[in-house]
Amino acid sequence: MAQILYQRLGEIDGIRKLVDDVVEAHMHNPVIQARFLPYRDRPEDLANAKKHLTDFFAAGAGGPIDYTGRSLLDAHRGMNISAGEYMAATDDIMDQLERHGIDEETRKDVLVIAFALKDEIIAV
Ligand code: HEM
Repeated sequence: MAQILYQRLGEIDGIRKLVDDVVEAHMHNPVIQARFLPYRDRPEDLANAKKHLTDFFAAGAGGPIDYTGRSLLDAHRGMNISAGEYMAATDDIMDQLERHGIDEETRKDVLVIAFALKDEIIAV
């Protein structure tokens, strides 16, 4: 039987490693690094945001995980994120999926999900 997305992403350990590398990539991405670099000085907030990101992706991918973070709308409200910033963040996600050896069909599945969430993130 085909594996569900959660399994194809390497379950909770694989998703946690992906989130670590995606956040690191955001900190090096000139388009969005200003949003993320301040978290280097707030390790507790960074750990908390990473845990929420991991649980969000794990739950959204069908894993047996409860997401206890804010709604996407509440998390990004007032940040005034542009379409270009959203694209930059999505590029980082796609790059890291490839680097982690995630197959193309799975990468496309994640892209479709990310696209479906854009109205809860851009200019909210
Ligand atoms: C597909 C795109 C995205 C997804 C799925 C996503 C998802 C999330 C999630 C689940 C959280 C955690 C919420 C919480 O801790 O309660 C979060 C936090 C955050 N996101 Fe996003 N996000 C996306 C795009 C972006 C973009 C484009 C930016 C800025 C350029 C951004 C900036 C942030 C920041 C700064 C936080 C931390 C907020 C805080 O705890 O103070 N996100 N995001």
